[in-house]
Amino acid sequence: MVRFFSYICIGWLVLCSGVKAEEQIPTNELIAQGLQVRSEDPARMAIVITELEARSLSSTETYYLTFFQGYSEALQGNFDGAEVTLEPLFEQPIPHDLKVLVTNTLVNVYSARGNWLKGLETIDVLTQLIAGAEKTSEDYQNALAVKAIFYNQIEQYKLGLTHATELFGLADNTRRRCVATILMIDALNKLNLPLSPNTLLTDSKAECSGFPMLSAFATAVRAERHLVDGALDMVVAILQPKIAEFEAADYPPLIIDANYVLANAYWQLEQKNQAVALLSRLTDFDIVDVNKARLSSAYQLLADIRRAEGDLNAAIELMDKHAELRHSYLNNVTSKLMAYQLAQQQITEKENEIMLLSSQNELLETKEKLLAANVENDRLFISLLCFALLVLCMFMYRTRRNHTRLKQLAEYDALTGVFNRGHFTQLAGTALEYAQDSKQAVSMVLFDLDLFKKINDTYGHACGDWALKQVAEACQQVARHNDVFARIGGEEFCILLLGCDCDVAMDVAEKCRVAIEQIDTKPSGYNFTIRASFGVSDNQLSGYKLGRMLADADEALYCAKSSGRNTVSLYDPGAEETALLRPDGSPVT
Ligand SMILES: Nc1nc2c(ncn2[C@@H]2O[C@H](COP(=O)(O)OP(=O)(O)OP(=O)(O)O)[C@@H](O)[C@H]2O)c(=O)[nH]1
Repeated sequence: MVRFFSYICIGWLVLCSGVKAEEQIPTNELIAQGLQVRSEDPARMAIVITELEARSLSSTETYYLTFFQGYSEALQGNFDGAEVTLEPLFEQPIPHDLKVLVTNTLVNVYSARGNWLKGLETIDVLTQLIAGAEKTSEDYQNALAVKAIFYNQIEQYKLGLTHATELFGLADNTRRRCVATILMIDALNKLNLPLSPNTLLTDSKAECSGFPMLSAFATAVRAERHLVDGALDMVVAILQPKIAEFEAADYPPLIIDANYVLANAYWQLEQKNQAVALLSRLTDFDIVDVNKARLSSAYQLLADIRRAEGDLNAAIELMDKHAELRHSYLNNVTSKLMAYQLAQQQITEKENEIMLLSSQNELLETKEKLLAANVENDRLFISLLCFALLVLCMFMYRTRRNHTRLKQLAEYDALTGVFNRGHFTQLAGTALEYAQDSKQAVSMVLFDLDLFKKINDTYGHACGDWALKQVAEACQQVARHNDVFARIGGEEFCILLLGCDCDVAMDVAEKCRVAIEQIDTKPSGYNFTIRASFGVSDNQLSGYKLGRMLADADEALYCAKSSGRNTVSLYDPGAEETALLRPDGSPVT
């Protein structure tokens, strides 16, 4: 029965659709034709091969030709040749579809040669090749059939049944469904399991009716099923009419199986002669490796019959034959089992390797995620830091602005923008101390606007404010950068001149007086003249005390006011009268 499935495979491949013979067709069409007819029309296949051999081919076309050659060798039973032809294709960059076809064929070749380990390894390659294939695809379903046949051959019937059952559920053409039913029934027979689905027997008959050779195999497995179930009459009813047909088909495995199953039924039905006739036919066959199990059973059955007849010599001879075959068969079974276990071990090792790789992969992914999380955290931290810095900067800016504002308010006069009295007192005190320590000259110009009340009263307070601003601006132009200029009263200003004696101060005062008098008041909307009176003193006259110098400058200012205003007066500590200067600069007598 084992060889049986090699024939099923070949028979299944042989039963495909028709061929179109065209002359001078393009090479690619010729290859397509070869792929179509390879399994169904060996004669046409031979023509295709000859035609291709005569053409100059690209490397890919040559790969197809090589495949056709190897495939034909396998079909003709030259499995050694097929192996030598097909194996080198694996080293070449052949198209994926062709690789699947080569792999399928090699699995059959290896099993036919009893090279179970290579067969199993190639099954593994096949599984990887079709890993991405759709279940509805031809590649996937053909691979299922090849695997189911192979597993049944190495007597891994549970695996064979699993693949055949999947094929039965998926197959959308009758040929594949036929093959699936045959493989399922055979595996269930060997596993001594009930039929599932229970319509399998009728299904196999219906699905295989269009394919004579497959139909013959289906009949054989159905009959064996009835033998397993003890339905001996059914075995006879099914097989007896087919024996002649099987003989004519000249398929030894089929004849051996059918004859043994029918003989077994006849013997149990006590129809000894029919059983003996069928079994005797089997002794004509050469001992073929794959038929050893069935033939050994046939010899045992025949020996039982001879012993029952009392022909002990014949029985012993037959039992010797049975033992020889049985021994050989068991060796074969052992080698299959060893190959299977070895392949399983290799697969387990591969799976472990894959598991290791995937766990390493997971570790890498976790590391990557951790890294990404760290980057995210860093980003968050930097954002927070930036935000904190921004808040800090804003806080510092606002504090600084407030501080500047407060400083402005504390040190400057809001109307004119020059120093206020408080700040002037502080700065002037420090400047005088410094001048005293460094023995530098220092002088003071104190001035007060003339009749300012009248300006306010005549043109309004706003106009008075405008005039005060213009005065401050004009005198600031005259004063130096390091002079301390301040508004120390309503319409009273003071300039402390560091490093200057009273001569320079008198000059500065006069320039200020002229600058004030020249202020153009038209922009205020009115036309009037601003004037001021000046009092001057210095360290020579008043010493370095601010209070003293202010008082002396004020006294000089008083003199200026008294002498008619709009003039500059120098403090004179020795004289009863203060020296006066008229607006034109001439002394007052
Ligand atoms: N518009 C304005 N007027 C001010 C300000 N501070 C003081 N004054 C006014 O300045 C005037 C000073 O008047 P007085 O002290 O009588 O002196 P005067 O009119 O300038 O006369 P003499 O000093 O004697 O020449 C007052 O009317 C104050 O109200 C101010 O900030 N703005």
